[in-house]
Amino acid sequence: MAASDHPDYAEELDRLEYTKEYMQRLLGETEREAAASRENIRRSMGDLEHLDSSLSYINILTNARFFEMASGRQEELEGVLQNPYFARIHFKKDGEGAELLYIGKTSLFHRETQEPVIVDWRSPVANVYYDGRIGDVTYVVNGEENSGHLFAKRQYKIEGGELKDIRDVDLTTNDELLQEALSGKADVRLTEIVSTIQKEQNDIIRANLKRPIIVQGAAGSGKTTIALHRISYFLYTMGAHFHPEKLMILAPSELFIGYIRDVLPELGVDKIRQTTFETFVLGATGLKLKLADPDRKLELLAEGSEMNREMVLLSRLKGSLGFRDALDRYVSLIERDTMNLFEDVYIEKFRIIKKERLRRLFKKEFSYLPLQKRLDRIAGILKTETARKRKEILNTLTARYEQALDKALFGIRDDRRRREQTTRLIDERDERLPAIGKEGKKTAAAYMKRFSAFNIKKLYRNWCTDEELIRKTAPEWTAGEREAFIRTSHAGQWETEDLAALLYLQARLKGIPEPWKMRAVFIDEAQDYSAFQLAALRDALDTDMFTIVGDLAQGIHSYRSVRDWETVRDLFPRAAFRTLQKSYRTTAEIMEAANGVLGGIAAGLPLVEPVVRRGPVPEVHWAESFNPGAVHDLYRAIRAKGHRSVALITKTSREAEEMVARLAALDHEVMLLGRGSGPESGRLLVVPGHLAKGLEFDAVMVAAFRDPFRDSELDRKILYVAMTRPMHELHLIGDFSMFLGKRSDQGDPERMQ
Ligand SMILES: Nc1ncnc2c1ncn2[C@@H]1O[C@H](COP(=O)(O)OP(=O)(O)OP(=O)(O)O)[C@@H](O)[C@H]1O
Repeated sequence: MAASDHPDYAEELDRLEYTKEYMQRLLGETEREAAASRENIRRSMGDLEHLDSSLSYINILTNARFFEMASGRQEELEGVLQNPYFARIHFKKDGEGAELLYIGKTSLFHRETQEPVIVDWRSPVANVYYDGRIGDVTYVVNGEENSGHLFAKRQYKIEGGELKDIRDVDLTTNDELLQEALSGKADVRLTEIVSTIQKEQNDIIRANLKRPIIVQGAAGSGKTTIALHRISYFLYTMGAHFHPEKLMILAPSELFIGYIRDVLPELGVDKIRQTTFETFVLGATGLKLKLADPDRKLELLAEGSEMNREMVLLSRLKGSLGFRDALDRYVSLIERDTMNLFEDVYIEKFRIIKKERLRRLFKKEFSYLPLQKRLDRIAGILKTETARKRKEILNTLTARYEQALDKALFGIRDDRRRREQTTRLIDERDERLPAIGKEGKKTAAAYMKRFSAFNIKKLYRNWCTDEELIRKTAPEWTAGEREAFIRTSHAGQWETEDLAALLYLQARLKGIPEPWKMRAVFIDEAQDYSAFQLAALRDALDTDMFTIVGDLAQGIHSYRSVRDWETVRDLFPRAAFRTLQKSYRTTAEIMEAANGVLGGIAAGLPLVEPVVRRGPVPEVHWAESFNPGAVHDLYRAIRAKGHRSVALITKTSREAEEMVARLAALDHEVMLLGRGSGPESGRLLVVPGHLAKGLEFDAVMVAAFRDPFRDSELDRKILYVAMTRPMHELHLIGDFSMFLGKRSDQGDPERMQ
């Protein structure tokens, strides 16, 4: 139905015009305000040179602030001018009159009347729009429950400032809109979904921000999207107490960060830290390490390499909470050794502070601080105490010398002896007091020299390679574990698995520097984290405001990561736990095929319920070897259907590289995606499965020859990840009969059942 057929079309058109006009007017005003502030700054700058500058300086600062606010507002308004709102609720709060509230990506109040022109989607009242129900509803404002009645919901499609569609929403139309949003073409980057957020997603976005939340969500259920919307909601709701710089999203790779980068500004969020665990740890510890390729082990496992068992064993060990406990014992030893270095503090022969007091400060009073910070505190105390005591000593000694001199002058009769005694006393005093004065000034600093700075890298390495220490701190390890651990640590290669330990030691020994001390953390692909990684993050940042989203079915790093959510829930006992079963990304046909692959894993992972959107059945193209010409033709055919983002997914990186080399000879449009690269639209993107995790494309071809998918848990998971990437079309090239239970005729494309 066209928008103009709706009975309220004229009224809605008026409303849109009114909103746009009002926004234009505001824009004009903000532009003028920005220009005035700029002019004021310019003038004050001129005045700086010849007048008393403090007033001009204040002027500049104030105007710079006004300018920033005006330009921020201007940007915000310009951003939504073409699409000021997407929905309306007819709502009556108890005790007040009914209102029509228009919901958009920002809020706008009429300057004179204070009436809301647009209500922000993150505002408390907008919750009733997402909550699903029509009728009596409740919503929470500042912790207090409000109730009211929702009469109706209406949605709009506004494009380029034009009203294209109006829909009154009951449950079915809601679904229709979602279907429409989902059938759109995938960009190479993620987008915001504010107009179609589903109830179960809304519950996660708005879940108590002060408590942790853990989400197990199926492939394509919107985990990444929801985590980003929760950040936007977080800043809207708690922005007064948190700088965006104190929020961090941890993503698996730079490639992934590139994929999500554009959504945050769309959601009105900037300046939050978007990084990988590796970069975060290196930043927070200030260490420069050459890390082994984080995916190398996975690749070796996928390639079926021999040295697997030990590698897996060590990775698992390093990710375990037992490893943390061993490090805790090591820190206790360092603490004890440090404590033993405390001795009584003297200035000359005067004892200033007893060692027991310093030890007590170190071990008890400051026990909540990292060791280095405790020493810093103690150094501060020593400094003030020695300054005070130095003065006292000098005063006492001066008085004592004076007394002694008096006694000599008036008590010794013999001239020669008296002279000798007074001269001796004066000489002694003139030498001793300045010496004490000098020594006293340096006492604190000289005393603290016995403590050498904690070198995290060295301390960790020493521990890893010292058999005696390992026996002492990790008594429960078997002889085999100990031997393998020490032997590989001697080799000196740093790997991702060491980072949790380095972060943990940094936190316990030195503390995390302020710029890295995040207050809220959002972890995507959390199934790839080990228990120790999560524990180290929580302890180092000293917060439990964590949003943790992941999918165990995609746990391709499970040789080193968590294998169940119980472990994570134990680490965050206050956490809410939610699941998302529905997949929004892909079609029922593709999901069914992917579920078939997942079903082969014994672990009993939850199968995914697709949001019923139909599409072509995945096609199997049986082939014995890689034929670049055929893939190229298939790619062209897919593009001809209007799909823009198309990926060719392999099992391993080496096969992806080989395929790119061979395809590049036929087509310039092919591109290899690596951890650090950014996907480009309109090219054939070749990527190994583990890097494609989290991304999505219009269409996907999965191909594996040199390194085919085998019937193992790991291979099934990688294949599952690959098969759940497309929104619309999936092609399997090679021999997939093992997973599909059917082998098609050679050469002919065959449809899967
Ligand atoms: N409520 C919704 N309305 C419209 N689109 C949605 C909605 N929820 C999710 N989507 C879309 O579904 C796709 C998958 O979302 P997202 O990538 O966030 O899922 P995910 O759970 O992180 O997936 P994966 O585990 O496979 O990485 C995206 O294109 C997203 O825009």
